[in-house]
Amino acid sequence: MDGDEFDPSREAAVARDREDPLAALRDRFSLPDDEFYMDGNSLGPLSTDAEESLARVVDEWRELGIRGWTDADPEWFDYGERLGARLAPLLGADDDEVVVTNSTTVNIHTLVGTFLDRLREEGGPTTVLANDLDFPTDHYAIRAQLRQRGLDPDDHLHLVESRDGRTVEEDDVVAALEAEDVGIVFMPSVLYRSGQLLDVERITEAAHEHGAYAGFDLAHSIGAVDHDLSAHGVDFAVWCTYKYLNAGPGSVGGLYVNERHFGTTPALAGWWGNDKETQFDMELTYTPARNAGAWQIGTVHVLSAAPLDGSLDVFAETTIEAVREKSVALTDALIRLVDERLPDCAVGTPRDAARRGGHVAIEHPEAYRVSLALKDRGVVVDFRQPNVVRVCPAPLYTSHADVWDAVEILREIVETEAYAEYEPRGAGVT
Ligand SMILES: Cc1ncc(COP(=O)(O)O)c(C=O)c1O
Ligand SMILES: Nc1c(O)cccc1C(=O)C[C@H](N)C(=O)O
Repeated sequence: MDGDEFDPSREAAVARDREDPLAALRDRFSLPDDEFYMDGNSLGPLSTDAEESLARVVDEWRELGIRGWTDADPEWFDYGERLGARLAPLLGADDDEVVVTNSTTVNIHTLVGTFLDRLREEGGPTTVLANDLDFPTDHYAIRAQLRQRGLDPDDHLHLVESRDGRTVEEDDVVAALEAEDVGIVFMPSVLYRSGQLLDVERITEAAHEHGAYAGFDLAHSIGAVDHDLSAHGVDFAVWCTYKYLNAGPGSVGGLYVNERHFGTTPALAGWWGNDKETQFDMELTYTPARNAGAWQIGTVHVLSAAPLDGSLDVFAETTIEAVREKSVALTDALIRLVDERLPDCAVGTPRDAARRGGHVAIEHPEAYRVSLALKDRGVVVDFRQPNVVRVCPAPLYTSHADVWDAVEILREIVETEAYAEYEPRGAGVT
């Protein structure tokens, strides 16, 4: 955040909204008038486009039955590949390098497994480099894939350690690559708690310089950050579609595989990853598709993919660059307002916009009870251990005035200690 003048007034926020080219897109979302929905980094809201797309598939199911696979509009059979092609521009990828399929966790399983198998074939090091601030499911999947190959996860999963408990230094990733034989670097593009955005290009370049594959979990960046996966030479990536892509709870996951790896046999095989031309020949011989579609496993999740088809119509009205520009402006304003008006809170997210995704980690000793008080006052956020309130001003449906008002509500809670009315966090509470 450079030292340029920032007017912290609400009038200035309203003026920024008048200049917002994305402002009209808010009307596509079902958002209660008395709420500030700032939890899109966990689950994005319903759009009329997503609702209509889901309703269309239900109608096709009713009217076409089995014929929907080939006669629905669009046909269900290649839904995964078609939606992958629609997502490609958000990722800087070629159409056939992207497919929507499985879930984030399953996609980590199959892709880490695939590249562990490749490393074994190549006689490479079967060590995976991750970090100690990762989202748990990533480690559960990587450790399982190592165990299934008879590799002790405690020996083969190495972690770059955070220096501050909030962020990971790319220098430390590079140092780990220099210090040990690594086969796969698997990192989040954006850290789920602090919202730090890692330098995907630099990490990929360093991985390749040391003979390692580079994979990324884009759960917290796709739909909010403009990626350039193919140009940066990323080997593979995974994501969910229920956050900034607003495809709904449990919606279908997605994955990217760089075209130089087409023809590699996926670790988790299934008939939906078979070459589409011969899939219904019902041969017992598995012939993987020669594109990212090969990493599909079972039948495409039509009902959980349909909302994504609609949601991407909203993205089609703008560009990911414009979405990113507004996201940065909103998180920048949020951080400045917290700095200005909330002396008792800390910001755990990097102030440098180039190192920040779409949400901000606001730290307070009573963060859990503060998050409850915020939600009771219509500011929908979430809490993450140990002391973080995550606030996500998602650019498609959040205004600068929303950010200003939400900070004002937070200020009142913190200054009056209104959070004290709430029970402390019990065990197992999300
Ligand atoms: C970085 C990251 N990976 C994966 C997941 C979840 O994986 P799945 O979509 O398989 O539940 C999350 C949370 O939604 C996450 O933050
Ligand atoms: N991904 C989630 C889900 O499927 C259900 C409920 C909550 C969530 C989450 O917010 C987890 C998310 N990855 C996180 O950043 O904490």
